[in-house]
Amino acid sequence: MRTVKIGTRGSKLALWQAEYVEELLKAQGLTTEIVIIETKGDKILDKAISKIGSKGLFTEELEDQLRDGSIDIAVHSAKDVQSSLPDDLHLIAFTQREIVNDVLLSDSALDFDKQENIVIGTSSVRRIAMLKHHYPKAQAVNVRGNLQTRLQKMQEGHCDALLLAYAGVHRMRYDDKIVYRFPTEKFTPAVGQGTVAVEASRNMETGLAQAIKAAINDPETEYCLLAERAYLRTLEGGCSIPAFGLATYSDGMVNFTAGIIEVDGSHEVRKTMQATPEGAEQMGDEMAAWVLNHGGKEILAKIRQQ
Ligand SMILES: NCc1[nH]cc(CCC(=O)O)c1CC(=O)O
Repeated sequence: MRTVKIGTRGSKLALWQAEYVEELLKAQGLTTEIVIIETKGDKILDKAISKIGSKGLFTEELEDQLRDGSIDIAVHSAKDVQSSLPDDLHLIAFTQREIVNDVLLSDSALDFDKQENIVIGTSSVRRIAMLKHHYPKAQAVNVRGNLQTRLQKMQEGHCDALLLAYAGVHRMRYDDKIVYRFPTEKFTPAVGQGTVAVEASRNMETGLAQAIKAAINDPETEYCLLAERAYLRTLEGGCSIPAFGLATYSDGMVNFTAGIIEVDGSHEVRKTMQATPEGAEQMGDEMAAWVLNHGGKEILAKIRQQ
C-alpha cells in the first residue's frame, strides 16, 4: 500500500497526536509521512476563540489539503472538529479515549477545595460558566494560546492556576503540575474531549480507508463520539457555546450525559440517557431536542443575541 500522508498542525500537542496516529499505522505495517500545516487558529493568538467566531478555525487549511490530495488524513483533537463536516469529508477513526476530566495546573501547592479567590486562567466559555456555577469562589481570567504559552502567562502572574483538559496536559508531560481533578459529574467535559479524530476525503480508496480505520479506531470510543457529535450537530453548536456532553460505554450500552449552561453560570440544563451502540447517534439527536425544549433554546438565544 502507498505511503499515508498525515496532515497536522504544528503545535506540540498536534504533533503528539500525529505521531501517535503514525505509530498505530506503522504497527499495522503501513508506511507514513507527517505533513505540517499552519491554520488560522495558530496565527490568531490575541483574541478569545469565542470572539473570532470562525467555524473550523483549526481545521480549514487541513481540509483544503485533504481535497487536493496533498495529505490523505488529517489528525485533530476530536473536540476541535466542527460538528457538521463538509459533504465530501468524514471522520473515519477515533483513538481510544484518554482520561476525559478537566484539571487545574499550578506551580504552587494550592488547595482548590479550601482556598478562596483563586484566579483561574481559561478561555473556554463552558469552563468559565461551570466555574461560576459550581465554584463561585474562584475567579476566571482569559488566558489563551498553547499549553507552553499559558504556563508562561501563569508564571508571569496572570493567574494562580490553569484550567485544562487532562488529556493535553498528560500528553505534554505536565502531570506533575496537576493540583486538582474536576469530577465529570459537575465539570462534564466538552464533546470529544480526550480522543483524537482522523478525517479523510470520501474519495479515498476503500481499501486504504479500511486499513487506516482498522489500525486506529477504537469502536467503544466511536460509539460514544457518535452520540456526542450528533448532540452538538443538532444543537448547531461548536466550541464557542457552553455545551457539554460525555458518553461512556459499558456492558454493551452507551450512557450519555449532556447539557448546556448559562454563560453567567446561573442555570444549567442537564440530562442522562442510555442507548445501544446502534442507537447512539439517534440518542444524540434526542438529547439535543430534550435540552433545547428544557431551557436550552433560551440559553442559546441569549448567546446569539450578544
Ligand atoms: N480547545 C483546545 C484543545 N483541544 C484539545 C485539547 C486537549 C486534548 C483533548 O481534549 O483531546 C485542548 C486543550 C484544552 O482544552 O485543555
